[in-house]
Amino acid sequence: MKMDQNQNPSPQNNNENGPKNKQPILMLLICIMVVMFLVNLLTMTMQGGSGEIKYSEFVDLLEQGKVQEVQIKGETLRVTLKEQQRMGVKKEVYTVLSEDKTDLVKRLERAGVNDYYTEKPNVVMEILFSLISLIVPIVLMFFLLNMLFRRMNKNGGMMGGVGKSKAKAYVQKETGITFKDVAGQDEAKESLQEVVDFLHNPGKYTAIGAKLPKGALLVGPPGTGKTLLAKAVAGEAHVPFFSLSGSDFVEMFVGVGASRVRDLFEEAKKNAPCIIFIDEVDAIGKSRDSRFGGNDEREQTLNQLLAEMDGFDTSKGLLILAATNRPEVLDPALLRPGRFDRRVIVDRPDLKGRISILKVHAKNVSLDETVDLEGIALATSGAVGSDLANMVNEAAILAVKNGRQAVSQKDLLEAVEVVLVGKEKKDRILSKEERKIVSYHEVGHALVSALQKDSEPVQKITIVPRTMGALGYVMHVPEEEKFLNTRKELEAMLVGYLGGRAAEEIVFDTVTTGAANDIEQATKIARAMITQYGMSDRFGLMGLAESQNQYLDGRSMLNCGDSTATEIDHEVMKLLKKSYDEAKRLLSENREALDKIAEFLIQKETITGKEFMKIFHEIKGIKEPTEEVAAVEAEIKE
Ligand SMILES: Nc1ncnc2c1ncn2[C@@H]1O[C@H](COP(=O)(O)OP(=O)(O)OP(=O)(O)O)[C@@H](O)[C@H]1O
Ligand SMILES: [Zn+2]
Repeated sequence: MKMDQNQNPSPQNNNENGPKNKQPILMLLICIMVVMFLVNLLTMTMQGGSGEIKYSEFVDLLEQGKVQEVQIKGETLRVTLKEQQRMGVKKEVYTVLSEDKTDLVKRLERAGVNDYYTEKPNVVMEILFSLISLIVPIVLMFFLLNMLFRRMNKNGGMMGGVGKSKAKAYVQKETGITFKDVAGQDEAKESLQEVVDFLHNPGKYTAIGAKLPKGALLVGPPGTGKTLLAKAVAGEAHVPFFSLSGSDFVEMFVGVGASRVRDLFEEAKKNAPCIIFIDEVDAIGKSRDSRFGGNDEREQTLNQLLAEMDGFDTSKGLLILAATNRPEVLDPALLRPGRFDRRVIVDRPDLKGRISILKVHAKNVSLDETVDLEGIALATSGAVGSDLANMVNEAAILAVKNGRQAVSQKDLLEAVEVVLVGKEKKDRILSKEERKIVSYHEVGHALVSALQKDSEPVQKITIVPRTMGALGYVMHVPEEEKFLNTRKELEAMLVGYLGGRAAEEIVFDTVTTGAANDIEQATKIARAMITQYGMSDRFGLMGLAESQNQYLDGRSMLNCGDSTATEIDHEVMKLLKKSYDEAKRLLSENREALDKIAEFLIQKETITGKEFMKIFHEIKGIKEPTEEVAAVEAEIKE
C-alpha cells in the first residue's frame, strides 16, 4: 500500500572519470590495430602469396637464371624471383637449405646471383612482432576488463583510481526544512531537538564535561519521515547536510566501500559543523555475524565506519544520523555508546499524527468546506507520512480533473482508495455472472461484519475493479483509533475475512479464486493469535514465534520444534474452519438480506455504508428512525 515518493539523495557527480578519459586508450588501441593490420598486409604482399618449393626446384630456377636475390635465414632461404607479380612486386618463394652452405654460396656465385645475404635486420622486426603480438592482447584485455568493471561498479572505476570516492555525497548547504515541516513524530523531534542544541553550542556541554553524542539512529518503517527528520535537524541547526545511502558504499571490490567512508568523513570534517546522513544503514551495518551472510567488502566498510566514528572529535560539531527499518540486523558494535548510541523511533503515525501530517500537506492545497481531515485520518489507519502526502496530492489532481477549484472530501476519500487499492479500472469489464459473484462475495464480507458486534462499521462496498487487482472491496472505518485488539475482535475479523468465500459457497455452491487475499490475511491473523498473542487454548501463553522485522512487514519466524510446528498448523486450520463455519451460519440465517443487498449492489456498483445499513435494518425489522437514516433515505429517493 505504500507508494514511495522518496527523494533519495542522488549522487551529484559520479562520472568525473567518465568517457573523456577513455578516449586516449581507445585511440591508442585503434592505432595499434591499424599498424598491425598494415604490417601484416605488407608482409603478405611482399611474400606475394607464394609458397614453399623443393630445394631441387630452387636449384633449377637458379640454373635457369630466374633468381634475383636470396636471403639466407638459418636453414630457410627466401628467394626473390626475377619474374614480376602484380603491381611490380617481385615474386618470392621459400625453400629449405638441403646442402652445405658453402656449396650453396658457390652455386649462387656460379649463377651470378650476387644479391645473397644472411639476414640480420629481420631479427629486430621479429622481436618487434612478438612484442606487439604480446602487448596487444594485454592492452585489449585491460581495456575490456576496465569497461566491465565500470559497468559493474557504476560509481567508480576500478582502474580509474580504486581509492577515490566516486559516490559523491549529496550535499545541501541549507536544507531549508525545519521541525515544523515534520508533522507528528513528537517524541522523535524532542530527542532530536537536543541534538540540534549540541550542534548549536557544543561548548556548553563540553564545559561541564558532558560527552556529545556522535550519532543517532532513526528507526522506523519506510515513508515515516526519517529522511525528512534528518534534514530538519540540519535545517534547524543551519548546518550543511551530507547524505548518502548505505547501498552506495557497497561495491563489488573489496576496499572501495571503506575508502568511500574515509572520503565522506574527510569531506564532512572540512565542512564541520555539519550532518552526515546515511540512509539504509543496514546495507553496510549488517551484523558481521555469519548468520546474515558474511561479506568481506561489507565488513571492511563497516570497520572503516566504526573507525571513523571513533576517530572524530565531537566538539567540532559533526553529527551522524542514520536511518534503517531493520535495526535487528545491525551489528551490535554500531549501537555501542560512542557510536549510534541514540535510537530515535520514527513509527507509523497514530490518529493525531495522521491528522497533523494531512494538515501539513493540505496547507498548500485549496480545500472546500466539506473537507474533514479527521475523517480521512480515521480511514487511513496504518498509513505512513509518504502515503498521506501522496493522498493529498492525488486528491488535488482529482479535483483538477473534475474541473473544480478546491479539493472536496469526496476527492480525498477517492484518493485514499487510489493509494490503498489503485485507480478504478474502467476498462475491465466483468461478465454478468462474475459481477454477480463479486457482488455476493463483497456483501458477504460486509454482512458478516455487520452481524457481529465486535467488528468495524462498513463505510463503502463496491464492485468497481481497481488497478491493484481488487475486483471489489469493502471499506471499513473504525469509530476510533485502536491500539489493542481483543480476542473477540480478532475472531470477528477472521469471520469477516472468510465471509466473502462463505457467500460464494452458499449462493453458487461453488468457490472461486477471488478469496485468495482474504485467505492469506485470515491465516496470518490466525497464526499470530496462536503463536504470538497467546490466544489459543492448545498452547496457552507459550510464545512460539519471534518477530523478525517489526518495522517492515512484521514478518515473524517460528521458534519451536518441528512437531510443535505441525501442531500449530493443525490449530490454525481448526481456527480457520471454525471461523468459516461461523460465517456460513451467519449468512445462511440472513440469506434474504444477502440477496437483497447483493442485488442492489449489482445495480449501483457502489453503495455507502449508510445505504447498506438501511437495507439491512429494513430486512431485520429494526426500526431506527435516526436523523441520519432519514437523510440517507431522502438521498436515495433523489
Ligand atoms: N511526519 C511527516 N510529516 C510530513 N511529511 C511527511 C512525514 N513523514 C513523511 N512525510 C512525507 O513523506 C515523504 C517521504 O518521507 P521520507 O523520505 O522522509 O521517509 P523515510 O522514512 O526516510 O522513508 P525510507 O525509509 O523509505 O527512506 C516526505 O518527503 C514527506 O513529504
Ligand atoms: Zn474478499
